[in-house]
Amino acid sequence: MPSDRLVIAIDGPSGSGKSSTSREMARRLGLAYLDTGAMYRAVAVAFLDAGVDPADTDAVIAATTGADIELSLDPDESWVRVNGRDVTAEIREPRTSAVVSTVARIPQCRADLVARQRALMDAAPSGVVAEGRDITTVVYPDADVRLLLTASEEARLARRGTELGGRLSASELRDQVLRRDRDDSALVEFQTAADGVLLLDTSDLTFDQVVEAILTLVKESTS
Ligand SMILES: Nc1ncnc2c1ncn2[C@@H]1O[C@H](COP(=O)(O)OP(=O)(O)OP(=O)(O)O)[C@@H](O)[C@H]1O
Ligand SMILES: Nc1ccn([C@H]2C[C@H](O)[C@@H](COP(=O)(O)O)O2)c(=O)n1
Repeated sequence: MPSDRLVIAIDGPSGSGKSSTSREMARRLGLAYLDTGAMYRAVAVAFLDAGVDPADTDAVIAATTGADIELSLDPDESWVRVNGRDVTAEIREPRTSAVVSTVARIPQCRADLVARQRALMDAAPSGVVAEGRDITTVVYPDADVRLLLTASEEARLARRGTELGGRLSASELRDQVLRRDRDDSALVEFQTAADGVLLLDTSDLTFDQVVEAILTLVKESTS
């Protein structure tokens, strides 16, 4: 990797604040922003569109490897297309969140998406902030800065609840945050930091405090 590029890898469980803080970091540092979860979500929409049964692993693999995924790497512009269709809003809907772990739990799907993610990261001219579950460990273990964001279950549930404006019941919320984390942990570890990965517990920090803390960690790690 040329030394004039900066690659920041951020992992963490659902609701830890990865997407919002990574996007802001990318803005502040003039880097691209890659939301790898959006790619898993786009595949979930593609297999729902195709009427694929989530229990049919071969069909989910075929839907993944055959999916044409396009997404914005501009932190100020958010859009995702799959197979030519704009799915920016649909990937965030509860019905997508309910099935997306199906993709995350199939090794062939992960391998396909990991290769695409690396290619996107390598192509970002100034560098990139990429976030997900396995960026620090699998997708880009050579990143200049590797960070695991955590937060207590209570904080994560409260944040997602606020974000969804109280539209979900307590049990639906637990399904979207805690059950999903359990299922997503089948093949990757994102609750404890791997060797060399920095850890930041955001439970008691405001959004601005988290951004400032990460900027400080980036400065310390790269100076
Ligand atoms: N430190 C914080 N304090 C309070 N709210 C926060 C904080 N960080 C992020 N948030 C808010 O919490 C919600 C979840 O954050 P975000 O979507 O960034 O999490 P995430 O880790 O990317 O979750 P997921 O993996 O499920 O997409 C958002 O509404 C975001 O604005
Ligand atoms: N690197 C990644 C990114 C995401 N996933 C899976 C796990 C999540 O349930 C789903 C959606 O991610 P989110 O938008 O909630 O960050 O995608 C993964 O396994 N690895």
